[in-house]
Amino acid sequence: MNNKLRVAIVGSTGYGGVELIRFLQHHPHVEITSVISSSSSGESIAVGFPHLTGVIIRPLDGVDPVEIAGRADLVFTATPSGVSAKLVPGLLEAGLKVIDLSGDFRIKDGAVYEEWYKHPAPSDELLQQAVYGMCELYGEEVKEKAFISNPGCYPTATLLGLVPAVQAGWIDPSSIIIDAKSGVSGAGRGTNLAYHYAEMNENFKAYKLNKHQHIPEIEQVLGHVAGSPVTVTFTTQLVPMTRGIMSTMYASLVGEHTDRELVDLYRQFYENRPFVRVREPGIWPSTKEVTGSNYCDIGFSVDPRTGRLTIVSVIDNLVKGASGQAIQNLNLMMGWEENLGLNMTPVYP
Ligand SMILES: NC(=O)C1=CN([C@@H]2O[C@H](COP(=O)(O)OP(=O)(O)OC[C@H]3O[C@@H](n4cnc5c(N)ncnc54)[C@H](OP(=O)(O)O)[C@@H]3O)[C@@H](O)[C@H]2O)C=CC1
Ligand SMILES: CC(=O)N[C@@H](CCC(=O)OP(=O)(O)O)C(=O)O
Repeated sequence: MNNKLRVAIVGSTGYGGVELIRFLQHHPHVEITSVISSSSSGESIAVGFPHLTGVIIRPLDGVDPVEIAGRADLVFTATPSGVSAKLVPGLLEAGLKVIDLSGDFRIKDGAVYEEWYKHPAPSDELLQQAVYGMCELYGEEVKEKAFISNPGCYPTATLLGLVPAVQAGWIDPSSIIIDAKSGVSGAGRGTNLAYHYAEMNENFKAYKLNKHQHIPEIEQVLGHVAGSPVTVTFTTQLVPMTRGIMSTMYASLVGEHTDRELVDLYRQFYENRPFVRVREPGIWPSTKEVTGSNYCDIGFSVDPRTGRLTIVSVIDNLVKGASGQAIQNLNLMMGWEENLGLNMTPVYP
């Protein structure tokens, strides 16, 4: 007898989608019953992704909410911003549970969403219905809900690195500067000149300075935690690697705190959370130490000369920054162990 949860993936032919397949194939309570494509339905997914030969046998299905609801109980939408906003209402109406990986439902103020994403905002009702699924902060709210908005990749690394210190009042929120770097898979699979090998190899490229769509997402959560509006300086850079985000954050300390005290504060905050690992003082994380896994690793350095704190936080953008976190949300929604299907040791070297 098969009583597994039936799961469909829209956007299964993108980087987030194929990463969902990699993890869900090993999930003990899940069966992938439909992989969906708007451009290649009827084809085998192995045509475009030979590494999935023999893994997914069923051909790609088309994007029809009623048909999806006939095959699945829950759907992941790993679709571009703007596309999810149009697609998700029909999926919810068809009775499906939805975990959306795009930025479309994360910003709770529709006017702010339109300012940063340049697409028409979803309805206010849907924006309020979507739970912002950062499991370590809002895990209790995710439980038993039907519609989750999965956090962005940069906000995941950044917020997990900042929130405990902001909540404790140990740093001045108005002093926060975030210097973040991402591998190119963060931009998705769609071709664009900026991501060609000759453009990116042996190159570091700053982009969207002070205009990045993740700024309001980060500020929304920090404002919530701090209890008053927070604005941040946020710099994003492409670096010549495939996966990984390193977010390096700087802030002025309030009072005197040592590296040891910070480690203890963060370990207490993330006690019993399986995917945040806080480093001993003087041991800072690197992206390779989390590649292919759902871990977020965090390290600190207090500079007593300046009174400033540096926080370094790393994730794999496709796992903790997207598909792994989405499965973590699935586990919490369904009342399962948070780490089911996600106990992958990082790929090293
Ligand atoms: N890459 C990353 O590190 C992260 C990505 N995200 C977000 O996750 C989402 C997916 O990202 P990613 O996988 O990288 O993106 P990709 O560009 O790699 O894939 C997106 C997929 O969406 C599908 N798609 C495009 N238009 C439509 C449509 N109208 N209807 C249905 N499906 C459509 C396409 O497949 P097809 O043509 O076969 O339908 C495509 O393969 C995005 O919103 C992204 O911002 C979030 C965090 C991190
Ligand atoms: C390297 C790179 O280009 N990364 C993307 C992150 C995409 C993402 O996560 O965007 P959503 O908020 O729409 O989900 C970017 O900076 O826009």
